[in-house]
Amino acid sequence: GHHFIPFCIIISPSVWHKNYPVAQGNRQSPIDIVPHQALHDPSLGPVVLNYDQCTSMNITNNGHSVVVQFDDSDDRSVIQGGPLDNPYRLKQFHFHWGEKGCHGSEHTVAGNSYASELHLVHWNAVKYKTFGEAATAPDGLAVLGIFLETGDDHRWLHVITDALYMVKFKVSTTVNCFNPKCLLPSSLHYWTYLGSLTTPPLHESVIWIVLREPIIVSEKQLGKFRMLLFTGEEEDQRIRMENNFRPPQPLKGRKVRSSI
Ligand SMILES: Cc1ccn(O)c(=O)c1
Ligand SMILES: [Zn+2]
Repeated sequence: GHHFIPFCIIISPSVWHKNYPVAQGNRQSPIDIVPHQALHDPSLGPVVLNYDQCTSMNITNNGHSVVVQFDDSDDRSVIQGGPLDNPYRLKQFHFHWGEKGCHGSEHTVAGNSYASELHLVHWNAVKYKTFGEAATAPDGLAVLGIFLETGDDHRWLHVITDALYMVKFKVSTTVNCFNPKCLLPSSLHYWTYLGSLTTPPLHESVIWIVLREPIIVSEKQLGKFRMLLFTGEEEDQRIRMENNFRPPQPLKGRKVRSSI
């Protein structure tokens, strides 16, 4: 038969360290959050999200997740407060999910994982000129992590999940005026710790803010994420995009602080 050379080689997290030695570094993400071992820090104020609704630009299947990208040319959409010393600009949000049930989140809570995890990625435009520069600095990025649990339909997530069929393959399509504030849970209680990107290059540049309260989405909505493909339209092999989550990494002495 003809020789098939897959364009899409899925590299498993356990071998990332070969090309990215920092994978075995001292502030890697995600981690298992143990609530009773987290330090309540009264000096931690509330996280404040000032998202302008019309900075969203497109939704893209980038071959390892589905990403909604934002216009980060000014401070219209920022996160501030909490553990952050200044406002961080919203750049994109994306999801991590499993192939079924309650596995798919990156962070776990007392050993329990959720069905999915939403990451809102922000960068420190006060101290750094570009996202790329910020992504390699220890205080360059701030990622807000939100757990997704299955239950009823999430009325606003529909805007995203109803568009996923358009980005089944590695393509992009426009999205306008989507305000991610509609994806927040009611409580902004959070845990925070110093960590990293959870995909290569795994830079140790992220101040993590993980919300305790999950948002509820339906199994049907989650199923639409699993319909996405890692592969492009031109490829013979179709590989479903699922299990795009990194397992928890060693804490290496880090302290997790909690708000409220
Ligand atoms: C910048 C970046 C890239 C990948 N992931 O998973 C993140 O959470 C953040
Ligand atoms: Zn992520």
